[in-house]
Order: sequence, then structure tokens, then C-alpha cells
Amino acid sequence: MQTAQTTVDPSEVAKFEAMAAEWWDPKGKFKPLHLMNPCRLDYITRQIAGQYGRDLTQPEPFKGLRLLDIGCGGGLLSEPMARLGATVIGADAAPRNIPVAQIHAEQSGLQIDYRNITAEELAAAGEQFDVVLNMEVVEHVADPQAYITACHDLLKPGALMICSTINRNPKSFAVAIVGAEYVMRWLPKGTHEWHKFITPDELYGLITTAGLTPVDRKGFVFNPISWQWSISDRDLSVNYVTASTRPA
Ligand SMILES: C[S@@+](CC[C@H](N)C(=O)[O-])C[C@H]1O[C@@H](n2cnc3c(N)ncnc32)[C@H](O)[C@@H]1O
Repeated sequence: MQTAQTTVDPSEVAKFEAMAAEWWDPKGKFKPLHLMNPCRLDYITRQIAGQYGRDLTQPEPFKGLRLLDIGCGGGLLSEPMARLGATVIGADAAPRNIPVAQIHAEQSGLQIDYRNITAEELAAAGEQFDVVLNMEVVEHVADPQAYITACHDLLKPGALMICSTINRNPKSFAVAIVGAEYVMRWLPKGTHEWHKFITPDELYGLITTAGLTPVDRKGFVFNPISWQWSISDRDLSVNYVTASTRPA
């Protein structure tokens, strides 16, 4: 299935263009993603290791896997995936993110192929991957179904997509918008639009309509006392993640 329709929402991409210089500042505008990284990397690495039978205690356990980090931003997830041995392509619709990500990878001694390109353009070019990381992007696109369908096309048969986003309910409005943008001021006001948040059932609907098989979903839960994120089987009320596969 090929998709030609653009998934880019220019006003969303402009927000990330304006913040591009801050990607690697752990106290800057992307502080929430930096704080969340250990927890989401734990989830991502276990899912990939499980799907491909890799031993995470071995050096470079993801060697031989071709991984796309779609909406890669500054490369907060691309870099650890490259360290684990994956061949990483980081793609983002915001042009300014690309040199920021490239310079940081160079400084870190990592080889990552960063490109200013969208999911649908990569799919139209016939690119395919063993893993597509699709983290915190679907709530920023113009057409979530076209976007997830493009992600389906980017997976080899039997390959894995991991997709995280934010639930839509009164609690997520209070926590992800009022709390993060107005009270904690972690993110600039207007970074998120509540009506673009997606419930887990809606995301499963998008995934299955695209032809993927959902295999797992978990919550990412922030503890304001320990200031740490953890993975929850039950609490998907704000941040959550799904794993799905393309049928072989
Ligand atoms: C919240 S950031 C997430 C960055 C990264 N995935 C992470 O979790 O660390 C969302 C990113 O998606 C990018 N983006 C938005 N719409 C996109 C689209 N249609 N195609 C590709 N990237 C897009 C933005 O430019 C931004 O860098």
C-alpha cells in the first residue's frame, strides 16, 4: 500500500524548527523527553530484543537491524540505537533538526544517516526497515491515519513498530498541557494541542486499519516525588506506548 498524501502539519513543524537548537540541553525545552529517555529506552530495547531474539547483555545486540527513527528531532533515540549496533536512519520534517542531530552524532562518534524527509516520502521511495521508532510524533501530524499507513509501508514483513503518544482525557489536559506547559514550564505554551491527542483505542484503530497487528501497550508514568518515569501495565491515562508488527 503506497501513500502520497502529506502528513506534515506546517504549524506543528514550525514549533520544532523554533526549538531545534535546544534538543541536547537536558534542562532546556526538551527536558521532558530527556527525563523520559531511560524509561522509554528500556521499553524499546526489550521489544526489539524480544522480536528479533537478541541478547541485550552482548555488545551491539542490534547489529544487522535497519532502524528508522521517524520524527527523530535531535536524535535522542537515534543515538542510543546506534550505540546498540543498529544501522540508524533518522528522519524529520523540520529541516533545522537535521544539522543539530548530525553535529551531535559526529561529536559522539556515531554514524547515523539523518535526513529531512517525511514518512510518506521514504515509503514512496520504497525504503523498508526492521524497526520503526515512532515516538511522540503522531499527535503532531496533519493526518494520523495517512501517517500510520506510511509507517506500515516502511516496515518489512514481520517487522516491528513502536509508537508512543499522549492519551486524550481530562487528566492528560491537566498534566500534559496545564502542568507541563503552564505550571512546570517544561515546554513552550502551545507545544501540544489537546484535541490532537489520541486514546489508546483510537491508536489501535489507526494501527489495525493500516494493516498492522498490535502486540503490546503500556503506560509511561511520571512520579513527581522521585522525578522518574516508569512503565505501567495499567496506567495509560497520559503517556503511553504501543508495539505492533507487520504481518509476515
Ligand atoms: C515531540 S518531537 C519527538 C522527537 C523524537 N521522536 C523523540 O521522541 O525524542 C516530534 C518530532 O516530530 C517531527 N514531525 C512532526 N510532524 C512530522 C511528520 N509529518 N513527519 C516527520 N516528522 C514530523 C517534529 O519536527 C519533531 O522533531
